[in-house]
Formats: sequence, C-alpha cells, structure tokens
Amino acid sequence: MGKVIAIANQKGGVGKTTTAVNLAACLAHLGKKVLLVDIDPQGNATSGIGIEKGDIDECIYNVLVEDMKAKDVVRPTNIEHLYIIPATIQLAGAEIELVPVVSREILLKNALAPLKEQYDFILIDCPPSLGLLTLNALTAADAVLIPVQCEYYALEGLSQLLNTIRLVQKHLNTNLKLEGVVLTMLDARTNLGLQVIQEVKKYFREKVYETIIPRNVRLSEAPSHGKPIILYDVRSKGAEVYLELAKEVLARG
Ligand SMILES: Nc1ncnc2c1ncn2[C@@H]1O[C@H](COP(=O)(O)OP(=O)(O)OP(=O)(O)O)[C@@H](O)[C@H]1O
Ligand SMILES: [Mg+2]
Repeated sequence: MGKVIAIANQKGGVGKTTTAVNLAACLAHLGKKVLLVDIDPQGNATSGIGIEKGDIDECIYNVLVEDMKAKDVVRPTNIEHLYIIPATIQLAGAEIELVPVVSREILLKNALAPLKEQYDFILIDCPPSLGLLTLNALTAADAVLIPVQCEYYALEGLSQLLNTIRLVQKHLNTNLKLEGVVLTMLDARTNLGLQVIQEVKKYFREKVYETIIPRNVRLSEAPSHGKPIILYDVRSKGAEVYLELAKEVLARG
C-alpha cells in the first residue's frame, strides 16, 4: 500500500513544489514507484516535470469536478518509475465550483484510493492556501511534509497550518501524521539562517530532517528546463541534498 504525503504550507514560495518534484524524482531514482499529484492551479509541478501546458487535455480538475477516474489522467514522465497527475489553471475554478458538492473535502481521497496499491509513494504538491484544495490533500494524505524557508518569518503562519492539520485530524482524517519538516533555501553565509534552524528545531524537534536544503542556483534553473534536478545536473549540490532527503524519508518508513 503506497504512502500518501501532502507537501503543504500556505505560505507562498517556501519550496513546496521544488521539494515535491525533486523528492518524487529522487524516490523514483532510488527504485520506488512514485505518483506526483499537482493540485495547485499554478501547475508548477506539472511544468517543472516537463509537461507543456498545451499538451494537457485532462488534469486533476476533471477528476475532482467531473468525476473522471484518476488512473485515466496519470501520465508518465521522463523519469523511470515517476508518474504525474497534472494540474492546469482550470483548477482555479474548482474551489468555487465544488462549494455545493456534498463531501467536497474527500474527493481527492476517494479518487486516489484505487491507485494507492499501485505506487510506493503518492506526493501531493499543494497550493499556497488553506482552501479546499489543500483540505482535500490533507484528507487524502497519510502524512504531511512541511517545507519551511530559512528566513526571518519562518515560523509565522505555521500555527495556522498546524491548527488546520489538527482540525483535519479531528473531523476528516484521524490518521493524518506529521511526516516531517524540511528546512529550505538556507543561505549558509548568514547567521540568520542558523538562528532559524535552531528555532524550528526547538519547535518541531526530531520531526526536522537532518538534510537541510541550501540555496542552489541549479535548483532554481531546473524547472525552466522541465527537469528535476537529478536530470538537469546530477552533480549539483541540489541533487545531492534532495537524494539525501529521499533517503531520510525512506528511512523513516
Ligand atoms: N533550494 C533552492 N535554491 C534556490 N532556489 C530555490 C530553492 N528552492 C526553491 N527555489 C526557487 O524559489 C522559488 C519558490 O520555490 P517553489 O516554487 O518550490 O515554492 P512553492 O512553495 O511551491 O511556491 P508556491 O507557494 O507559489 O507554490 C522558485 O523560483 C524556485 O525555483
Ligand atoms: Mg508551488
């Protein structure tokens, strides 16, 4: 039975998509069968994995809003063992269109249920909000992985996220666990980054991964080439750290 991990933080630009794409690719590289699910209308995970917008007929929108089977929307990627359910801007309408739908928080869970046993991991890249799409991800997930950017306001907004997680645990998904917290975009030249690491570790303790993702230009270039870092530049620091993170995720089981 595959493990479903939602990669979530309502704060924008903290490294959710970079982590989703590269962790998925690294887990696949390590021999796991992985499905990446893009539920962000921005579609950054979709384009980051090399799928052109014009190439997409059906996406996660058709699954959530039109009841299409998830397996019919799954596509292969340039990485062996890695598959994706893409998202397009059409998904932006879903938050509103689903308002009158009964059980609208469990649509993704139901859609992914038949796929769970076909994959070792299903990673969900969430949008930067705590709206219905993120709720669907948290309800579908076994665990949530939170990227936290190493910057001054790192912890700000996290209590809101943790509160939402608690509400989901209470009402929608009693099994939801905190998978881990990954610190991203560390600039090792500043003391600030190191202070933030201490602060986040004090709060989340052993939940914080040993692997810390530094700022790395190659990581920021890779999406414009439609490639995860291990395809774009396997010798970069970015590739090294995301492989380490994947091994830690595997070790945590
Ligand atoms: N470790 C890193 N080093 C350098 N650039 C990075 C790194 N991680 C992410 N970036 C860049 O920072 C920007 C934001 O990252 P990303 O898109 O992963 O964040 P996000 O949380 O998914 O954003 P959003 O909330 O908009 O979905 C992107 O341009 C990305 O390429
Ligand atoms: Mg994103």
